[in-house]
Amino acid sequence: MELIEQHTCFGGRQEVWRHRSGVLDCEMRFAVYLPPQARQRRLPVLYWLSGLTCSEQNFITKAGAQRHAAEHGVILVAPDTSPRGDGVANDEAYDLGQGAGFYVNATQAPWSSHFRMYDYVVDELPRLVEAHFPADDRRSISGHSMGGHGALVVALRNPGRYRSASAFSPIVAPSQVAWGEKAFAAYLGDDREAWKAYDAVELLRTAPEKLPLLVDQGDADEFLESQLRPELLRAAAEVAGHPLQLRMQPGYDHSYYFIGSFIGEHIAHHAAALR
Ligand SMILES: N[C@@H](CCC(=O)N[C@@H](CSC=O)C(=O)NCC(=O)O)C(=O)O
Repeated sequence: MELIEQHTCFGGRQEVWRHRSGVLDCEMRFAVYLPPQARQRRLPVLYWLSGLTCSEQNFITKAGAQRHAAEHGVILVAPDTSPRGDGVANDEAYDLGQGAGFYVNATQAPWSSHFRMYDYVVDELPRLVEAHFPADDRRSISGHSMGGHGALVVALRNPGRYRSASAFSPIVAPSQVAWGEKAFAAYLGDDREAWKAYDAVELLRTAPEKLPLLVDQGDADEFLESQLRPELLRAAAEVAGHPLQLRMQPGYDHSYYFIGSFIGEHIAHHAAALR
């Protein structure tokens, strides 16, 4: 592991690390914010999954999350959104390939050799974080758009592993919208049965753990009706009796201005569950 960035921030440290990922078979970067309390004791971790086109940088430079993490004594970890590098498959489009890993384990060539973001987020990254930083095994997860999809899927598939889950503007039903159909066909193949393991609306129907979900969605989001479709999550939650707080936020779009406006409430929500 190599430290490639460090900044003092709200009395703690914002760091960026580079490491060799065995799961992804490439070098990866992730950001970690260590609040001031981390100098005294081990702390819980909130994992943040970013959206299409993002790296580990977008969340740490745009969301304003560090102030709230310092207040609540929560470590923030934000990985990159895909494997990267010259030897890693890519596509010219912004919504496939590098920067668009969709938090799945790809089964199809040419993606399957590196694109295993699901295993990276669920297993390899937490193992690394809990071994190298003053972190304990209390975990929560959140994310935005493609990362909101990732956060919901990871939480729903791993009962007992996360204390809380939330999302901003998530792609709730990737099997039913263009972003998800394109990515899942490429990464997972044409058999839609295989897609269900990575679709929050599908997973929620049979989720063994009723982990309450907090979702914020701007009603002026340019992707609301074409790609996000939060009403599908609401309907599935009602049928399954799954606790969901879906808040439609008037006037907000898909940007980090929206995330910055509500990230404090999400971190407070996670901090309460992590206590
Ligand atoms: N380039 C595309 C859309 C790119 C975009 O809006 N990316 C979002 C996430 S969208 C879903 O995962 C994002 O977080 N961008 C980074 C940022 O810092 O804002 C287009 O222009 O349509």
